[in-house]
Amino acid sequence: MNKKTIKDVDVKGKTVFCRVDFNVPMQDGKITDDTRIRAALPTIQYLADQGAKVLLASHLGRPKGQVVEELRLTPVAKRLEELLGKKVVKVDEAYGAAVKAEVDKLNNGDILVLENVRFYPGEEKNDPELAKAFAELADLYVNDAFGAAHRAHASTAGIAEYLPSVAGFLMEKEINVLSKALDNPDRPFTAIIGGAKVKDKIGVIENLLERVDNLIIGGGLAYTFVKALGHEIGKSLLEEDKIELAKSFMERAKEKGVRFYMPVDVVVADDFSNDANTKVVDIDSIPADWEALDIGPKTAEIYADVIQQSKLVVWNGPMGVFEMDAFAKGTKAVAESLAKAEHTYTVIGGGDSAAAVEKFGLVDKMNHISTGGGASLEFMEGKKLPGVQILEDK
Ligand SMILES: Nc1ncnc2c1ncn2[C@@H]1O[C@H](COP(=O)(O)OP(=O)(O)OP(=O)(O)O)[C@@H](O)[C@H]1O
Ligand SMILES: O=C(O)[C@H](O)COP(=O)(O)O
Repeated sequence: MNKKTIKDVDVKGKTVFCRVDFNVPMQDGKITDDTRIRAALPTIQYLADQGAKVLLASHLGRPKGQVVEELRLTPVAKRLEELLGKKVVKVDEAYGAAVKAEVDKLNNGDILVLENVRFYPGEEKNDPELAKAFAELADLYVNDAFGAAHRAHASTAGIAEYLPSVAGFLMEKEINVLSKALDNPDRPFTAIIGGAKVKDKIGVIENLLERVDNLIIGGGLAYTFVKALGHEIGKSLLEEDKIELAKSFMERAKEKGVRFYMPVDVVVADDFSNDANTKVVDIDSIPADWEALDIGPKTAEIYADVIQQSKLVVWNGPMGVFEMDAFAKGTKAVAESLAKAEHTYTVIGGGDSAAAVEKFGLVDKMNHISTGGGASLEFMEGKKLPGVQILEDK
């Protein structure tokens, strides 16, 4: 990464406005997965150890510029306190005189969590006044919120106009891993693209077709490709208006010498439900009244072989409706193949693929699981992320 990091500046005695992505899943006021908080610990700990006064800013959910009680960052601050084993101060606002008074009380090494930045309408509008108000609290801006780096908001981008701005360790690691994959991949390089819709993956397929050796397709989006090949797909997901695009992707793959893998068999169901009747059929035999909700065992085996022979695999999007056990086998098989492939560097795009790896208990077996869903997708599309762009060059 050609951006300055916290290692390039002296933080001792400085007040640091550190943007993190503490947008964690919550249920009934409890955090159900604290991965994102843990992922920010190296930066937080380093800043505190170096004698900075650390202000942590994050969004949680989408409160749309209003105070939503359930979206306060109080439980997150508590969890952080447990993980760090040291006191963390939490304030109920994110800027202003009352917050400044609390900041003034901090000693070097102290940590303070600001309130949800999306309680303010100016955050998502990237309002310069709000960005300035955030900046007035601190001497230095650190962006460690890779998961929100695709958003040009006041706390992820605007603030950098008013303070020296550098990356945290998580941001650095995410960018380094993903850039290496795109710009200088170990080969064979395989991308596995699944998920629900072609529409959401157009950019990423386009960009990866220029770079990979193998492209594996799965999930709901596969059936538009299957249809493009002339097979009947019953009630499986279809984006009629993307059939021509799917064809053109397959043609481009051929021209580029990219091996394009699609399901050869699938699990079909007579209902979108875990209790549906199911059977495994070949890809050219999907019954008219049934829908394909997972890849089949023959397909999983082929995909496993490709994974095994790859030096680098990037995976984005599940192979089937993995939330229902009846249709989780294909996604599980891919996750297990990645876990087993000892000579393969595995990068899991955030979002649902990361959730699947978590569900199957294989987190420790992957080389890199991105903390960003939308952010990693946009990065893999080749887009510039505003939250990275605004940081100072080395
Ligand atoms: N064959 C299928 N039919 C219908 N839905 C499917 C099928 N295969 C996968 N899905 C659904 O696709 C959804 C995931 O799609 P999405 O495009 O959101 O994935 P993702 O890119 O991993 O997600 P994120 O945007 O969170 O990163 C899952 O909820 C899954 O149930
Ligand atoms: O969960 C995420 O992908 C990030 O925290 C960004 O959240 P957003 O999609 O609400 O901007």
